[in-house]
Amino acid sequence: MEFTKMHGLGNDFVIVSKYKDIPKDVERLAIAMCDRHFGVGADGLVFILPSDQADVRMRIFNADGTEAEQCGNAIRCVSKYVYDHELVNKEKLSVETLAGIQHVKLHTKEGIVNTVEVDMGEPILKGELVPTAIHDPQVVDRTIEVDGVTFHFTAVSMGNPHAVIYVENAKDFDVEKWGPKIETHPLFPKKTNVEFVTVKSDKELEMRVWERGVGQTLACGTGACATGVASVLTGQASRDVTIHLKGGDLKVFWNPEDNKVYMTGEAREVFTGNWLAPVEF
Ligand SMILES: N[C@@H](CCC[C@H](N)C(=O)O)C(=O)O
Repeated sequence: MEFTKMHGLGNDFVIVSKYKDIPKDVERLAIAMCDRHFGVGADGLVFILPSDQADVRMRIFNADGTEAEQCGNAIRCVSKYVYDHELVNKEKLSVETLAGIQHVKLHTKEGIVNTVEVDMGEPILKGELVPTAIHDPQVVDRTIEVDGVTFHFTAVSMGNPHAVIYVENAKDFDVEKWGPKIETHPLFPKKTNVEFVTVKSDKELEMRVWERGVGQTLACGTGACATGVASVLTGQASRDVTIHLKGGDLKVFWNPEDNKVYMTGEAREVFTGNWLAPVEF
């Protein structure tokens, strides 16, 4: 099975594009391919599939084999891939995901994709829809107890769940210790991605992320969008921010006119290869 390795700010994916549907044992395949010692090594396995509602359809499986509803960095990679490989010959395209259809604008210069801008849709704030166990219209600056320590979190879904937590110094924060405990906390019935954020200014935020089904990653597109939204809701930043992640920067704009979140950043293709073990479709 041919694959391409891509990343968005170091959040890396194995991309498979030549099939009409996902393979039979996709959970096991995702675990095997994403393994950094015995496989290709990636945070997720992504399938680009035909769609009857959009230009292409994307399905994303985390490194632990679970399927995610949405992935911001993967949408940018998929959009660049289909343009570069001439599967879609236009700079404005649409990508169907489990969380809905996302509209994408490729910023190109002389046919080369520089950055990718994605309309990530409206954030979901109702507690039961994020989902959290708190069934309020918004879950903003609430407390969560973990091993006797109290954190404050804001819950935002960008199609997938996020808990945004402000800390004094995100750079030094022990993401590996607290991330998995919050990911699996009973407050989050479908588990959650967790962002640890430090506000640098009205326009700049520093973010580290613990991803559901993966672990600590270098960047998370939906996490950056959730952080942008949470920072407006908590009155700490403007609607137009730059988010500094371990793997690079993302621009996030929560538009007051249409209530949608726009994310802009890079996507890179790294190498192509052949997966030698048999895969059944
Ligand atoms: N890295 C992604 C999010 C991938 C899915 C996530 N781990 C989940 O389970 O929700 C992004 O860039 O948004």
